[in-house]
Amino acid sequence: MGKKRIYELAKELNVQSKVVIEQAKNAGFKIKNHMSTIDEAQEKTLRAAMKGTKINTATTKPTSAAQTKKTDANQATTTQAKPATQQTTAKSHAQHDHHDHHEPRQSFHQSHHPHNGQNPHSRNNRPQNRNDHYNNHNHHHNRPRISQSNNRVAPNPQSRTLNRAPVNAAKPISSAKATVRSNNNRNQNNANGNRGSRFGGNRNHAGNRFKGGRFNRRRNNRRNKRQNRSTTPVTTRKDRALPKVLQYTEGMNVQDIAKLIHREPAEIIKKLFMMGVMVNQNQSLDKDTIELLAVDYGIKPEEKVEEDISDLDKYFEKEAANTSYQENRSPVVTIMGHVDHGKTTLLDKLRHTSVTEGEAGGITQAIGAYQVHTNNRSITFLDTPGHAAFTDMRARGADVTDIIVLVVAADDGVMPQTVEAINHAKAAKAPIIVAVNKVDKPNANPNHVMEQLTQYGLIPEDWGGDTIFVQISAKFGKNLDELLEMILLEADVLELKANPKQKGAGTVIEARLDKGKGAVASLLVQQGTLRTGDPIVVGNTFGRVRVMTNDRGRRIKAAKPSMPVEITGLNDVPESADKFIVFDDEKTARAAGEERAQQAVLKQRQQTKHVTLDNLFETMKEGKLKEVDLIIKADVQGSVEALVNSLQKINVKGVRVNIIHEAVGAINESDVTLAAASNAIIIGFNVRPTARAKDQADADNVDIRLHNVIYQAIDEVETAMKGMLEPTYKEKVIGQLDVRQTYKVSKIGTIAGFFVTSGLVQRDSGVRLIRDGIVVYEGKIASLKHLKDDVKEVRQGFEGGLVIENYNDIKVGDQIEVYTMEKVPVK
Ligand SMILES: Nc1nc2c(ncn2[C@@H]2O[C@H](COP(=O)(O)OP(=O)(O)OP(=O)(O)O)[C@@H](O)[C@H]2O)c(=O)[nH]1
Repeated sequence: MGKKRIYELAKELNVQSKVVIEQAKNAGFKIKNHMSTIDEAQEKTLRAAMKGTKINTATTKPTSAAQTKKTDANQATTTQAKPATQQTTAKSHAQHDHHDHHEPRQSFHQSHHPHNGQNPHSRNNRPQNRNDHYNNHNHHHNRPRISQSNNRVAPNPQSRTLNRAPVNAAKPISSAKATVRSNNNRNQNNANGNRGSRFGGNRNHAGNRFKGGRFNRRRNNRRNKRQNRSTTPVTTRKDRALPKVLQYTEGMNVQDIAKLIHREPAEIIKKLFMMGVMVNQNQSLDKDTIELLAVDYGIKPEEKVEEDISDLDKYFEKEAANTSYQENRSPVVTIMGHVDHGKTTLLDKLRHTSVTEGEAGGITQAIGAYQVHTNNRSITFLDTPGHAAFTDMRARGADVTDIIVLVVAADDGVMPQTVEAINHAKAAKAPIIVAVNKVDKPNANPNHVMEQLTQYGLIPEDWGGDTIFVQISAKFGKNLDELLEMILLEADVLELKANPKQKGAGTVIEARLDKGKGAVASLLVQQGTLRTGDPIVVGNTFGRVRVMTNDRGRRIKAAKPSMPVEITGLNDVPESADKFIVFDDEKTARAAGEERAQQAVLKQRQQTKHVTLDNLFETMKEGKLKEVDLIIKADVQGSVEALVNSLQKINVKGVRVNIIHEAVGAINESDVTLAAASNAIIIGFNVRPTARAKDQADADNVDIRLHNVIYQAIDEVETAMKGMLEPTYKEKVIGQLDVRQTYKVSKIGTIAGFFVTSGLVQRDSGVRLIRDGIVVYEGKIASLKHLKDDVKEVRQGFEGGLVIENYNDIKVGDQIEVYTMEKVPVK
């Protein structure tokens, strides 16, 4: 015998852990809780001590009850009508045999009175029997399950008359419930609130007895009704075998666990109770308790770490990293090459050669990828040739290609896009197989192609390199078998593997909206097996795989890694390169999908560059805008109408003003929200935005233009539409200078000695040199001095010297106009 935990000993002794703890403490052992361990000697001591208390069960039970009462005093409900002692009795007889309800309530209470423990009351016989039964029951507490279910089948009329409780007020369980119930009345209410729980009903039944029976009959009836309803399904739960592993998350409650291990919540509560943990079925349990419970059931506890269900990438990586079981999978191939070198011809030819005659009809099915079967193996070809699609996919994080077939026409040689393709392949670290095409042509020069490619590091094996070259004629189907063989060879080298036994995961190749079928997505399965009916999240969409077809247009039930399939059943159209993951249940899939969609909207909202009058022309030029959406707010209805009419008359080719909302009043948050959602500009006439609307407009990048002259408002929109919106910076003349002297200094140039006739001149001002009323030069100040010092500004009435940047032709008598560029404030 090794070290034992308190709860284990308690279990063996058929007493509560608390009782053992109490004894242990009395014996002076250092014991914290039911998890504390005791050595053999301590165990012996405790056993002996406990034996003493158990010699006469009938009499000792109340003792332990009394102890329990002591320790549980604060837990015991005080709201019950019966004296505390009686409650304690009920508690102590938690595991009491339920046959009690055969007895009249009166005698029950009497019999359970904790008459001082040592001097049994004359009516002790019954309790004693009960306790015996109780002990017996607990001793084999797994066994009586059979008798419970029997009891359920054979109704006990007495119990029915008593409380109208269904007979499945199965005995040991109901007693256990009673214990917990009477220990914690609040919990009881919780449990009762629990939908159709047989447990709740039973508990109530038992608890009621202890509380005096007449207690709230109406509620009982209601509960009993529920109880009856739930009888059948609950019965089946018990018949199921315990699982080997309990995947739990901290905070699960008894109900959750009950479902997972196919046991009654009552049974679990009882077990927990035996360990000294008193909970109702809705209270969340900590990690230790759950693990303890699992171990007690002989189930291996395994904590399921909660993951961000919407983070598909993380999930995807995890699945990819799961290499516990692996099978070979087919290679996924992309064909690349220069324009007209024969990519499409090759793809078509491969596809047709692979399709047997009977399947010819299915060829029309284009799902973005297809499989070629050769020598009992298959190769998946992505149907979109060219590096643009390939790079797009990669840019979006979808590295689906294992091998690249580079098509180079033997009559044309290496061309710009050939080089691009090589670079893309290298960037993706995907091996290249060169297909030298069109070798049937009279002017074909495959050797030249091979020579050219050596410059890019693609050296044929014959020449000491490691690149596979196959000379083919896509058009005439020459050497295509060899090409396929080489692809498989390369695949072998790559040791492409995946685990078909896990949940399906992969990438969207294409997606579209079909009038009849709704959202249709072509998926490439990369991990696991995708099955019809699977709850799935695809990009920002979710659903269930309703119909799944393969590249031949055939309906299939399951798709393994590297298989391209087309599915329906999604709530929306995902985007190509989106990832998909199969979820355990539809509810989680929906939650994840919705969460992702919401995140996407938020992200998009952050990124959307709203139209402002400043970028209107640009946006229009990009062809993104055919209408300028406006929201008009004005002080009076007359202004609203005047503005709307005038704005609608603006005639700019190719664009039209679209007033999406017009109203009298201040610009409010709802206007801003509308503008943000529809990419509109808000025009305010004699009105201002509310503070919150202004904040929101700033946050959402919504352009608000305020005016108090109608034609200015119209002008502004029109100018903007014509792409001639005035710069937001406006020149402001701030000073006038007279040039009174000039000095020529080598290296510096001409210094103008000036006098400020009005305003001022600043170091960073713009200057305009005016001679005889004509602007002869406009530029910047290179240096500004007052006396001998560099200064920032010289004000009216003072003299100074300045040098104009890159300009020396300054003459006495010239005037200098000083200006700054000021941001035009939004009126
Ligand atoms: N003689 C000969 N002609 C071929 C061969 N392969 C392709 N062609 C022809 O070359 C032309 C271009 O072929 P495509 O398959 O359209 O070339 P591609 O690379 O897909 O071209 P893009 O889609 O424009 O990038 C077509 O007229 C084909 O019939 C071949 O092996 N031999």
